[in-house]
Amino acid sequence: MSTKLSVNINKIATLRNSRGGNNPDLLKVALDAERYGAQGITVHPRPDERHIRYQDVYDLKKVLTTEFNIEGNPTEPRFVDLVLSTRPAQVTLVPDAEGQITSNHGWDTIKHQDYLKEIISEFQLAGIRVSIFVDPVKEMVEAAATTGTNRIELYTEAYASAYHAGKENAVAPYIAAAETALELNLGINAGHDLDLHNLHFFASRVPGLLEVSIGHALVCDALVYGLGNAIPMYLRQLNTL
Ligand SMILES: CC(=O)[C@@H](O)[C@H](O)COP(=O)(O)O
Ligand SMILES: NCC(=O)COP(=O)(O)O
Repeated sequence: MSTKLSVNINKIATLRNSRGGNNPDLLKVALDAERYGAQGITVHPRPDERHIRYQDVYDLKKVLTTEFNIEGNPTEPRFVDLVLSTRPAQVTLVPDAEGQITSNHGWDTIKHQDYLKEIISEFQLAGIRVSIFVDPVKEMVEAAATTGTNRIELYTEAYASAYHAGKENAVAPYIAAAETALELNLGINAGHDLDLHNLHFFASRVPGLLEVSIGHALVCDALVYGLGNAIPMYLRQLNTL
């Protein structure tokens, strides 16, 4: 089984928005990313539209040929409408508060179980695969399974920040969470702060990893190596090149 790479283009939109024009051209970068081997494109439109704008999502849906993954908080009615009207391959539900700098925690799948069940079935009825963002905690993964979600996305910030101090300890909770998920027939994605240093070890140790979404580090690497080199470098870490 190989792990797919979904390239998160939020930071391309951040750069574009900083000058108000269309440079860099988000659609062109997304299409280039696909051409260079990305197996999916991820966006996380936030309520303040500080990077990805809602209109970008409509525009991207028309041109992408790989898996389109839209991340966001479904407690925003505007987000739910956006996803239902663009029908991406996957929606990833993330419990971010408005104005949060970046994602910093997974769902409490016990507390929000009924809510998640309801919203997940709404997306699934529209033919959209659902993934929910969770911390690598056994109880959260177990309760995720009862929501009916197709997949979980393991929030990897804790892994990334502990990697250099000791990679075995850093990855251990993720292996355990993935084993629980596999027993419960949940698909497994992962993301946040994965990079060229920590990706290979994570993907080689976490069983059943279907997809990683990577943005910040990959865009930083693209500044140095070029997008056409950076994407194959990430694919090599996943053994897909
Ligand atoms: C859901 C997740 O893990 C995030 O990493 C997110 O997509 C990044 O969002 P920002 O680009 O706004 O930090
Ligand atoms: N879901 C994680 C994601 O899309 C990208 O996170 P990051 O690589 O920008 O930290």
